[in-house]
Order: sequence, then structure tokens, then C-alpha cells
Amino acid sequence: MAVSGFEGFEKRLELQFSSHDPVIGIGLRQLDFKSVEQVLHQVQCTVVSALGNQHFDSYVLSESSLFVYPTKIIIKTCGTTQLLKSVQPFIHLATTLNLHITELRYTRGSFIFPQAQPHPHTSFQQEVVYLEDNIPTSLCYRKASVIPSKLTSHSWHVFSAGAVEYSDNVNPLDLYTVEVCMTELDQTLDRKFFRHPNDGKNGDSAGREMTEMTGINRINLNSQICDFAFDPCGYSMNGIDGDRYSTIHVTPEDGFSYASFECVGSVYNDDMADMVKKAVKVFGPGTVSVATTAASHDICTRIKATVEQIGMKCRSYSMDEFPAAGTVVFQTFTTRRNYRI
Ligand SMILES: C[S@+](CC[C@H](N)C(=O)[O-])C[C@H]1O[C@@H](n2cnc3c(N)ncnc32)[C@H](O)[C@@H]1O
Repeated sequence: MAVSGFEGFEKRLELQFSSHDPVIGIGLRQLDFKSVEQVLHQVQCTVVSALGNQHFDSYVLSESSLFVYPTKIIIKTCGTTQLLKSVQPFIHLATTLNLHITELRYTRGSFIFPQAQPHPHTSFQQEVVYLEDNIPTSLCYRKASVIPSKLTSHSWHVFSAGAVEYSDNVNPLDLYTVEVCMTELDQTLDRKFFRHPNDGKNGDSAGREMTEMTGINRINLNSQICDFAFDPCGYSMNGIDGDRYSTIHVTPEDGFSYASFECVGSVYNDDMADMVKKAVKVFGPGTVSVATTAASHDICTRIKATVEQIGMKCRSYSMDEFPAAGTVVFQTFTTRRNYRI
């Protein structure tokens, strides 16, 4: 942990692969666990819990989460992990299965302790240089941008790159991603993410208790949950609902409290705004940011309306277009009593 405090804001990487073979089968899910662990070792995190279904595998990490689909990897890590060091190893592992990369997306919020970040995460500029140097030239449609907000401490950093073949395929399944970052958590609510000393529980059983006690299990009733409680505090969970994942991570310490909720949505399921509202209610944050990637304007507007129903006020709404990712909308909210710009 940094001397200053734990960096809750995650770095998130999504890698999409394709194959010239007509039959991909379970694709990347064939990767042996040892090879995946070696990549995680370079990033500086480990697997603490795992759960899969017929669509994908999910791993709770010592620092956030990893999801492996047949042709997609999503990995988010917090603290002082070196996430971008996984780019080349994952691309290499995929080539052993005849899979080549067609899209890459890297996103993150604004670090609370930027000075504690190691190379290549010392600045967004350095991250972009590292990515440019470590991705194949086939990913030729590239764009890096920082989407601002009215809150100087909250902006959304996006790097996206796509190959020629991505172009007709930006959003093949009408899926979109919602990334919610919350700070200044309600102190009564975030106490629930501290373990009781000598409670006789392990990380799994204490995690299960937190999931139920906080109402996280009621955010999506269809979801199967894999959860873990850290000692003396902190919590992570992955939810799996068919081919859709969700994930929550909590850093409850006073002074740098942070929680995140991320979920993949489908235009055929109208439950996203409601899930975001329920997740925000679990934490009672002073500040919330919501980044949606490839969602319709209508979905973003509905999320805004439902978050405002629980006493938050939307302070900014910004958007940008990315050739390989589609539209990214970044909204920020504060409690009405907490209007600081
Ligand atoms: C891994 S979790 C969740 C991270 C997530 N990005 C977040 O902050 O929302 C981080 C929390 O667990 C605590 N923690 C306790 N032991 C830890 C460990 N071995 N590795 C990482 N975090 C640990 C940290 O102090 C922090 O409160």
C-alpha cells in the first residue's frame, strides 16, 4: 500500500480477439491457470476467488477482477498494480490459440494518489506512450482522450485502438458497459466493509456476510455472486448473470474511501438504471461518476434520472467518440449538500 493510502480507482483493460478459424469454441478459456497467474504476477496481483458458468470465467483478484470470455479479456486492477504490463503477455497467450487482437480499450478515473503510481502509470501521457509502444500496428484506429467534468478531481481517461476488421463490429451484440466510481462513502455504511477481529471467518465467509448485510445481493437478483472480504477491511465481488458480469470493489478506509460498480448491459434488458441506483444506495457516496461506453443517449438519461432520485445532483455530462469503442459518456454527481467544484 502507498504510504498515503490505498488507491481505490481502478485501471481497466478490455482486449477483444478474433480468429480466422470458423470454430472458436471456448477460446481463451482454454488458457491454463498457471499462464494466467504468471501474467497477474507481472501486474502484481493474485487470484483470491473464482466462479464461472457456460459463458465465461470470473476471478476476484487481490486487486479487483478478471473476466475471461472465449474471445475477450477484461481485467481491472487498483492500488499500485502495473496493469498495462499485461497487454503484451495476454496478446502473446492469445496467439498460441490462433486468436489475434482486434480491439483494445483502457479506461480509468483520476487517481487519488497519482504520485504513488509506478511506471507505466505515472501519468496518462506515459500510459499512452506505453500502449502505443506495446500494441501491434494492426490496431491502427487509435485515440486517447481525457473526458473532463466540472469536478476537477474527476475526469475519465480513455485509450482505444481497433483493427480494420473492428469497424463494422463496434457493438456486435448491442452490449454496453457502465463504470461507476464513488468516493466519500457514508461512514456508517462503509463500516460494514470492516471485518470483526477474531470473527472466526475466512475471506469467503466474511465476504458472503458482507454481500448479504449490505444489500449487494439484491442489486441483481439473477446474479450468482463470488465475493471476498479482505482483512482488516475491503471487499470485492463478481456477479455472473448468463453472459453478463457485474463487479463491485470497496476501499472503506476514512480519508480515501472508494467503491466501484461495473456492469455490462444489453439493450434487450432494461434494468441498468435500477441496478446503478441500488449500487449507489449501498454506499451513500458524496461523489459519483458514471462512464458509459457504447450506450444509447436514452440509457444515459435514464441513469441520470434514477441517480437523481436518491438525492444526488448531476453536475456534468460530457461525451467523446472513439473509433474502436463508440461513444463514451461521462456524468458526475454530488450530493446536493456536497456541491463543491
Ligand atoms: C482489493 S480491495 C478493493 C479495491 C477496489 N479497486 C476499490 O478500492 O474499490 C481494496 C481494499 O482492501 C484492503 N486490503 C486489505 N488487504 C489487502 C490486500 N492484501 N490486497 C489488496 N487490498 C487489501 C485495502 O486496504 C482496501 O481497503
